Amino acid sequence: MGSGSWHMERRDSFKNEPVKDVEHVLENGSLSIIVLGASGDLAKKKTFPALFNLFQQGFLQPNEVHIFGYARTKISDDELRNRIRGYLVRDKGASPKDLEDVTKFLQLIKYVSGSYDTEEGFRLLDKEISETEVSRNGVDGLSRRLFYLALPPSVYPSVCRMIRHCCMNKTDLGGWTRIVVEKPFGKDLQSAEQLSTQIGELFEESQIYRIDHYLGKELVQNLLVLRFANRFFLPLWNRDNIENVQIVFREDFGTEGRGGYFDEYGIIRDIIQNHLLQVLCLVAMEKPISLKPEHIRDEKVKVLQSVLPIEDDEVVLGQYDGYRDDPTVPDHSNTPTFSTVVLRIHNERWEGVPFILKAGKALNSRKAEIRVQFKDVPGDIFKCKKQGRNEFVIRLQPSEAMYMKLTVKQPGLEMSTVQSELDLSYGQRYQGVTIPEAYERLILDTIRGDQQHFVRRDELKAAWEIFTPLLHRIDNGDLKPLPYKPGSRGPAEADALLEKAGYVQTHGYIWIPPTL
Ligand SMILES: NC(=O)C1=CN([C@@H]2O[C@H](COP(=O)(O)OP(=O)(O)OC[C@H]3O[C@@H](n4cnc5c(N)ncnc54)[C@H](OP(=O)(O)O)[C@@H]3O)[C@@H](O)[C@H]2O)C=CC1
Ligand SMILES: O=C1O[C@H](COP(=O)(O)O)[C@@H](O)[C@H](O)[C@H]1O
Repeated sequence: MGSGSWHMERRDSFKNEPVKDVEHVLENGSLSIIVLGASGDLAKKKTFPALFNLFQQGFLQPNEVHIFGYARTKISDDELRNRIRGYLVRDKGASPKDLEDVTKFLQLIKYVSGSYDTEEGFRLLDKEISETEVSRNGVDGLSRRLFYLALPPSVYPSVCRMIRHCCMNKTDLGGWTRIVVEKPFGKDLQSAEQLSTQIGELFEESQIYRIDHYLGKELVQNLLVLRFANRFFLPLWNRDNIENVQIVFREDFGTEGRGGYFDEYGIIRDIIQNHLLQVLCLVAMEKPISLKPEHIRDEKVKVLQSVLPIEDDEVVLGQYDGYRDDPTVPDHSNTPTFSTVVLRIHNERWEGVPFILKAGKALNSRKAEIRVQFKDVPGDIFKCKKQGRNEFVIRLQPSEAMYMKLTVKQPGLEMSTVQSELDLSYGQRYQGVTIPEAYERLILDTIRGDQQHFVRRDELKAAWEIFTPLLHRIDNGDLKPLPYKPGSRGPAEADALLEKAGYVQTHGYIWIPPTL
């Protein structure tokens, strides 16, 4: 190969066996997936498409699986199928094979209409499920029932009671009953605990899957591997080397169409208390004894319990101009659509390192990332401090990537330094690999009985303990959001807080995306 020309070589990764401390017992027999709230937005946009993807990849066998939609709306099987049909195939457009699969998948779906608080509908649902179990299994099969609550939390207790009384799996057939619950799981510590107690009286913790879809994202799932399977991170990942950590969520659209829901919750309950805090746990926790779900969740709880109370002067709240124009939002709403909150972890590894959690709607870009900023190099003989600190960035979305910003010699005759990067862009490195949707993986985990990526009750409690005092101060109007322009970076005070917390922005760094 002549000098100056590049040779692009595609290498196959070693095909390692999946690393699991949980044995997935291969189960055969009837599997009923019941989507409660089947007429709603979440079901249509997330749950059914995830089930379809699992079906296409062979994880849901047509001779075993039956899918039931349940909701109050009175529609026929075909009407439900027509509602969801258009959401099943990903953006890339449908191939003839996809369309054939869609037809086969939709045939697995039946719809049952009923209320959420009376037995009639649930008895009918049970009858429908039981008929498919018997017709598919004869006497030897299993009765596996997965109830997915794509519903507002206000109806969780009554729905769980109905499932418990009318729809449990048939013990003579064996199998299990599991329930999947979505966020928001409570509005504060007290309401979350109340909900946990109500559901806990009906189901064992091992039957309850509290979903946080950020735990299903590829690069979130990569965090433990990165941290604990790479020697060079082990000695660096602590207060001696890390100056600050940012966990950022930005959306470039507002609460469109969801103002009513959003106004009751706000950005801290919608994003920070759950998604960003879960990411924080995985960034900050100690190494678990093993990959067993309980070992991992034990470590997550410990780190949450080490978080100090939030100080008001380490919080910036914002609300974008025009948010209150939504007719479903009260004219004097105090709900933040943006927030930066600094959390401090009081333990040996992290004392003094700010964890800056930032989330906002209607901003200038859409991204979710973790940015670990390292301390300045002591005794800087190259005088390169001005060029910026080392940063390790894990971009969860869009375009999954991780890159390490580092200082190198500027190529050429002079001895000067420049900021560059070690770059692992997934689109480039894993060409042709489809990254599964978060919901797809998490639903598969629920079928397999793997709770590693689900939130345990004590974890949830610890998460609410961190944010409840701040949320109550906001709800009482003691803290007020600052206005910001839609399409901006949010309130300028948030960048000031970032700086106060010790973050040093790199100026002049330009990334030139590689071309193939
Ligand atoms: N593999 C890849 O795809 C790679 C992509 N890149 C790209 O190169 C570009 C530069 O990378 P990088 O330097 O890491 O990222 P950015 O330029 O996006 O951000 C750097 C940091 O500066 C903050 N910031 C930005 N503007 C301001 C401001 N006005 N005041 C205070 N803080 C500010 C950001 O906060 P905030 O999060 O709030 O914006 C972020 O913490 C990015 O677009 C990045 O995606 C770089 C390397 C590899
Ligand atoms: O849970 C929620 O998440 C979405 C953002 O999810 P993403 O996977 O697209 O990052 C957010 O828009 C919504 O407000 C929130 O309820």
